Amino acid sequence: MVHALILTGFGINCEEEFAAAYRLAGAEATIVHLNQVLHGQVSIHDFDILNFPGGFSFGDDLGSGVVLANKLRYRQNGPDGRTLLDDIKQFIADGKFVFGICNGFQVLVKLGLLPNISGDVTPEVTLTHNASGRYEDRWVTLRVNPVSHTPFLKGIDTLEVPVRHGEGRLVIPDAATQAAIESAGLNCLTYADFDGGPTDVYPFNPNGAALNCAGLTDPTGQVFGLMPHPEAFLSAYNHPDWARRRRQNPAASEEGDGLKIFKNIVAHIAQKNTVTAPAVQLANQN
Ligand SMILES: NC(=O)CC[C@H](N)C(=O)O
Repeated sequence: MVHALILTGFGINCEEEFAAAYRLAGAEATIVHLNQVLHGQVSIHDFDILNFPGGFSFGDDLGSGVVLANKLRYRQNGPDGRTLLDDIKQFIADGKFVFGICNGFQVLVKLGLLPNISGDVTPEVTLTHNASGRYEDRWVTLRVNPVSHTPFLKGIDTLEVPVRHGEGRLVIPDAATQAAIESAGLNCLTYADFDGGPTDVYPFNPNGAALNCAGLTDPTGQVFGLMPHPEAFLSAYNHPDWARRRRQNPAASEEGDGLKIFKNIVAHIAQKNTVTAPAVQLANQN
């Protein structure tokens, strides 16, 4: 069984949908208040994948995701001065996975876990106020970058998902950082137009993001985040146009596009665990 830990608290508000997505994908999902992790009652190391849901953590004060990211980076969780970021670094080094959606993506970016080109977890890019100057709540089409190799997006070309955010515009500070992101395919998801090609035209690109980027992965492919909400499109009936689509194609799948991402990562971890489990058992016997 794949075990997903979903954090909540401090204004996070999409944890139930996140958990539903994992359960539909066949994993066990546990929702835990961040304080339970910070106070040592729950260890992230007992899980396969750590998840940061969307919402308005700390009321978006100081910028979306900033306060939560600082809590993970600076709050010392014991006499040894260890922070949750130290644990997350270890978690990733152990080959495990981290997933952030919307506000969760903002946390991973402000923390420096995405894109983490340098590998030393310092912030390299940022997410800020939408170019439209307002909160955007609409459906978008995303295109998967064929150069990207993250298991989260395996076998997906395009998907439709809703966005709902005020601070989703990716800003890349310099040409060298942009080149590094592009050459490694870390810009794994772009906003696309009707023809499926990347676009900077509003509202297809709802926020004016650099590289028309809707999502990033780190160089290992284990850390993934995106502004849109795949956990809000788990059933075909979540789509605003479901009735017409069903009339046109009554045999179409009743699954929403967003579920594919969860099925992908759950299947990947399940397969990885079956391959590594015998080796671990053997090591424990010796
Ligand atoms: N839906 C969300 O997670 C919103 C993210 C963030 N609070 C913003 O408005 O940008």
